[in-house]
Amino acid sequence: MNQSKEQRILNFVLQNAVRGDPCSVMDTIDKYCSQKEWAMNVGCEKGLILDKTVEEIKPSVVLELGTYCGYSAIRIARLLKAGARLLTVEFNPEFAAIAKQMIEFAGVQDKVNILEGPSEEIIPQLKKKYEVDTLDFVFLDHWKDRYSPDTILLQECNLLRKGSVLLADNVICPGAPEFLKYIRNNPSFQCTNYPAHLEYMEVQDAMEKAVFLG
Ligand SMILES: Nc1ncnc2c1ncn2[C@@H]1O[C@H](/C=C/CNC(=O)c2cc([N+](=O)[O-])cc(O)c2O)[C@@H](O)[C@H]1O
Ligand SMILES: [Mg+2]
Repeated sequence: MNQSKEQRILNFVLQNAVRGDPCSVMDTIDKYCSQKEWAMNVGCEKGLILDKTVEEIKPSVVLELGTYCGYSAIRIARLLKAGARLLTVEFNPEFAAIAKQMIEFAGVQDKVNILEGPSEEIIPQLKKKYEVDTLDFVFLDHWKDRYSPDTILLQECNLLRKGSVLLADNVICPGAPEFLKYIRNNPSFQCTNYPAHLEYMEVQDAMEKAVFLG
């Protein structure tokens, strides 16, 4: 049975990156995906926007929706302070297994907990099963039509507090029009748009930051 693209990306990292070095893993994934096979990692340009957001917030508890191969989980986890943790949600078992190996190779596994299952099931479990009080930062990068229902669900589950920050990838390409309409018309959120390029492409994309006002 021939390998999946995600397995090929992992193999390229295992053979070419430096074990225990998160930046080396990120750079190696970016190299493979820009030169050999495109893949939907947030990439280095939008990754810098993600980095700056994490460094600004200095979050203790982070939720990521859509782990995929673990690129952004590694990107976020490498910046987390001692004791801070990232919960990342992925419902595709093959991708979760790839991401687990990628995160372990990068050496950030102590800060990351991969929660396997659909976000709509996991989010309501965060308080009781995963001992979350409120979330300091949420990175949305899963199916784009899930962004607004999951943002509503986060509020219904009382997981956001005054100052909680959401950062959504791909609000231009592939686009998340329903999410933008929802979040920009909601007085409980203060929104900022960050234009960028789609990962590894000369195509316009953008990230949207939304601060919950309580
Ligand atoms: N409800 C849910 N619960 C848990 N995991 C879920 C989920 N919905 C999706 N996922 C997982 O999140 C990832 C999907 C990402 C969609 N991104 C994309 O479709 C995407 C596409 C392009 N693109 O086409 O240019 C560029 C990008 O940066 C993109 O993020 C996959 O790993 C998928 O298994
Ligand atoms: Mg994305």
